[in-house]
Amino acid sequence: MSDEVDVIVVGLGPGGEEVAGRLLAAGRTVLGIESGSMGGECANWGCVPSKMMLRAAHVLAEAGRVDSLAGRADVQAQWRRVADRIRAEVLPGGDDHSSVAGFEARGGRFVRGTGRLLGDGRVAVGGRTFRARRAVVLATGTRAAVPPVPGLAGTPFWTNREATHARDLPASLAVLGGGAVGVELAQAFARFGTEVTVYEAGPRLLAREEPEASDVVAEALGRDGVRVRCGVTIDRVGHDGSHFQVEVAGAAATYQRLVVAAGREYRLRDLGLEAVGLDPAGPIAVDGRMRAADGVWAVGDVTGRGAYTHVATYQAGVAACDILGELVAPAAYHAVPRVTFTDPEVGAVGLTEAAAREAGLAVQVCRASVPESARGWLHHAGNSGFVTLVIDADREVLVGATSAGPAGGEVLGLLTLAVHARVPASQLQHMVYAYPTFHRAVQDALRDWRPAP
Ligand SMILES: Cc1cc2nc3c(=O)[nH]c(=O)nc-3n(C[C@H](O)[C@H](O)[C@H](O)COP(=O)(O)OP(=O)(O)OC[C@H]3O[C@@H](n4cnc5c(N)ncnc54)[C@H](O)[C@@H]3O)c2cc1C
Ligand SMILES: NC(=O)c1ccc[n+]([C@@H]2O[C@H](COP(=O)([O-])OP(=O)(O)OC[C@H]3O[C@@H](n4cnc5c(N)ncnc54)[C@H](O)[C@@H]3O)[C@@H](O)[C@H]2O)c1
Repeated sequence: MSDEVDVIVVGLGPGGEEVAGRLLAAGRTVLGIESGSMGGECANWGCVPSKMMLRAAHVLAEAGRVDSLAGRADVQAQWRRVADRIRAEVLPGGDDHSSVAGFEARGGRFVRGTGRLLGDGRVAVGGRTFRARRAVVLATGTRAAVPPVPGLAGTPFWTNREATHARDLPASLAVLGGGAVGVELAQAFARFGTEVTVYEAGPRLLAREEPEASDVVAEALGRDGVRVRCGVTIDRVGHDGSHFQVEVAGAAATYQRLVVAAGREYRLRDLGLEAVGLDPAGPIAVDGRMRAADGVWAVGDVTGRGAYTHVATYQAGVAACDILGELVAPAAYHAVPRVTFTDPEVGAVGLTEAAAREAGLAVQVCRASVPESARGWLHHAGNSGFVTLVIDADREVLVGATSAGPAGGEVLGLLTLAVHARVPASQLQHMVYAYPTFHRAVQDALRDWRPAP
């Protein structure tokens, strides 16, 4: 078997899989190298199992709302049902055999191992060297970053990997970090009955989002019994063989489990980036066509343009076109959507108000409350949320938006299009919104908007 192919893809998470799939479909020979499991973090330990957990957790919460709307529901939560679903449907059989078989059936060549760049299109893996005639694509993603909290490294802490595959529900859980991973896991476990505390070093949860998003999620977690502690410095973490001790300002709290959700680090250290003139510290700087160096493209989390599956697959599409020699619009990031799948969901796109001001824009902000909207009022229990629109007053277009609420991530679709296509605020103000939908809150927000004098 020849050791030369058209394209070598290092890392087969969502980014690498998408590039490889497109190139295979176009008739190119593709070698995929994967050190762990095909599907990467998203399919195996990230988006997919965490959203299975949240789907089940939100059903429980919805059942809890029967009492205030429809009668009486006695619900017994069983974590085992979630754990069984994840075991059966995520890494079925305990490995990625079926994904690899699918890749090979499409004509892909698969090699299990850690790829290392040697320069000149060559990549070493498992004692062999392969060569790419056209392109090497780097898509090695990220792993959980472990913060330098004294004592933590020596304890049996979980990351998202163990948390999303937990067979048994912990009685108590400390969540270290209040970003998207932390709040999603906190709510999922709490709704099944785990006593959860979130420790966040910064002043608020979901620090990259609008402050009102942090408030809405903190309140929701509070209603689920989660203790949220923001602005804390953890002095020390210990483990006595059965429980964790978390020390803050001289006081220790005890938990059965502790999950680290404190951000991600690039998986670039052992990739041999120096051989192609790139910095292994990351992120990998890419141009609009995802080119990183001569003959080298990079996509996904490693590019530092938003650690989201949809960013990885979007970039993969751009890279594949460019590798195939097709004309492609350069990757644009002004309308990257993001959704935190708590209940209420927090969807956001583009710039927050603060980011827009920092960028020097003249900003107008329009707001609406979901409970005060027609649909929010009808919905009643579980209706918390809001819409915030950030408008560039000079161009009179939306540059950012947040929609939090029962369907916040779905309402975001409309707002993503508006930011992406730079739809004038006046157009959004005068279009017809179906009554009574959640997305009519966008119209509510724009009701009093006027162009800046
Ligand atoms: C708990 C959690 C929930 C998430 N939920 C969402 C969500 O709801 N929506 C969303 O959009 N995003 C979500 N994300 C983020 C999403 O998982 C990532 O953005 C996405 O997986 C990035 O894809 P990627 O292809 O860049 O990298 P990865 O998915 O990290 O895949 C990289 C692959 O490369 C392999 N690899 C690494 N180094 C080498 C090497 N040297 N040689 C060979 N192979 C190598 C790895 O084994 C891995 O399989 C979530 C993340 C987490 C942790
Ligand atoms: N629904 C989604 O799309 C989704 C879900 C989960 C993750 N993700 C992606 O994964 C990325 C990583 O998520 P994340 O939540 O791990 O990272 P994050 O960077 O979003 O949040 C980490 C948080 O941990 C805090 N932190 C760091 N060190 C700490 C310490 N010592 N003590 C207490 N708090 C500490 C930080 O202040 C920060 O608020 C996200 O940015 C997102 O791109 C997406």
